Amino acid sequence: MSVVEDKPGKVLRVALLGCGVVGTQVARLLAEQADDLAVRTGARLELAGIAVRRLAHARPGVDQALLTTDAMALATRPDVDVVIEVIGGIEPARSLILAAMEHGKSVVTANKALLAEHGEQVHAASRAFGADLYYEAAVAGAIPILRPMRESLAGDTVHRVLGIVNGTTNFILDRMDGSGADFGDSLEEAQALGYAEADPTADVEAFDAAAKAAILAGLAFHTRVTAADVYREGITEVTAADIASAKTLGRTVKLLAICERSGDGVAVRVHPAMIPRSHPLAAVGGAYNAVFVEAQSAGRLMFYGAGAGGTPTAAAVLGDVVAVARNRLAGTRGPELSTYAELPVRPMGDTLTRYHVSLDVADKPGVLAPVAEAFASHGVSIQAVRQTSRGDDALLIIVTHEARDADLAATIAELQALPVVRAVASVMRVEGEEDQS
Ligand SMILES: NC(=O)c1ccc[n+]([C@@H]2O[C@H](COP(=O)([O-])OP(=O)(O)OC[C@H]3O[C@@H](n4cnc5c(N)ncnc54)[C@H](O)[C@@H]3O)[C@@H](O)[C@H]2O)c1
Ligand SMILES: N[C@@H](CCO)C(=O)O
Ligand code: NA
Repeated sequence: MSVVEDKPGKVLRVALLGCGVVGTQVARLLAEQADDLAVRTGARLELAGIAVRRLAHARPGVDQALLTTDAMALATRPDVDVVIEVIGGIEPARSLILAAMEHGKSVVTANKALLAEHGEQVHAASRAFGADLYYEAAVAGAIPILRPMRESLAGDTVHRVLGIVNGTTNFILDRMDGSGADFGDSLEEAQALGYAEADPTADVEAFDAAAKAAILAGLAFHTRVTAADVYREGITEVTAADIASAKTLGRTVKLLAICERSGDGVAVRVHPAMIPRSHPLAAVGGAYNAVFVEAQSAGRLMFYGAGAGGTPTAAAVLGDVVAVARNRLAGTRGPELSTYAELPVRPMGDTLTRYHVSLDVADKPGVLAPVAEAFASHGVSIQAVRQTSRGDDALLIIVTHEARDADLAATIAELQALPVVRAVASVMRVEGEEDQS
């Protein structure tokens, strides 16, 4: 007896919008795992149609008869129950998702850009129309992180989320750390291996990570956070000298998404940072992602795995499809996004950070005093100083205690103007150490 004979009759019709890297794998897995999915869900998940941009494009294994170029008609068709949006970008994805919900469909999407920019509108529509909206694939691909935040940690208080949420930049930084290569060569390698896109801007300038940080922060702190609220610095300015300087002090450079409570509000930022090699996130190599969550009662939790790629991302999409399908069959829907805390998002300048600074200075008397004075005059306390002589020159590496980011930045500006400082060789924030929670 086939396993599905236990659940005869019930069918849920699924519309797939977009058949690119992720969509192709969603279509494949829906077909290959149809019997198991039917038993787990309680109904067969039948592909009703696939919206594509070009019908002629070769898609091995995809039934041509299902293809249409009219995504709106498919998303609103009366016989469709669940809509999967894997087109990406703002439009037409937003209009399609809104229309699908208005027509009573449950929606699953992988679209971080849309959720980080227009999350409020999309969630409002989900509430207004009583439609499920799930998007596990939007942050850290296959890694289950949004549902754990939204459901498993709903009884706890999250203090901080620290994550590597972009695989392309992690691959590039990992290469730079391993081989001493510069950013340009490592980016070319990432492109040759298919990690980085031809236009790598969204990844290397950290727009992708900032969108994910906004989504994570919103869930962590029950507060509305958009991409525009996120302080963002990419990795294009990270040099081989930064990596070498980090190594000197047993650190490595990672692009971190950091969401934390700050004063009476929250701070959300994405930037490269030096972390100790002993930190769990330092061991996240290649294109992998990891998210470290610190919560009041649960303590420290780490989520690790594949943050990108067609099949891993499709796995997260299918998990959501099963969830919304089960909800539909049970006549219920998943939890709404909660934003009751309404905490203000604090500006970056007020955020407490630590800096690692390396300076090329003359190796002669009277150099340390003006350097130390520059820090002191901005109320920045120095944690460690290390000097290496190089002939007439010295390399001075200074690590600070926590201070307001604006005061640290003002200190750097003052150091740059000091006659004893020949060059500011490297400036980078430091994270994940003892005097930071
Ligand atoms: N690729 C990944 O590893 C990954 C990981 C996590 C999340 N995501 C997200 O998944 C989504 C899809 O990503 P992807 O990598 O599959 O992108 P992709 O560019 O490979 O696929 C998108 C597809 O949508 C099609 N499309 C564009 N406009 C359309 C329209 N109007 N109607 C129908 N089809 C249209 C494009 O032709 C393309 O085939 C994005 O939101 C992305 O951020 C991707
Ligand atoms: N481009 C992203 C994958 C999709 O989120 C990354 O490199 O992690
Ligand atoms: Na995920």
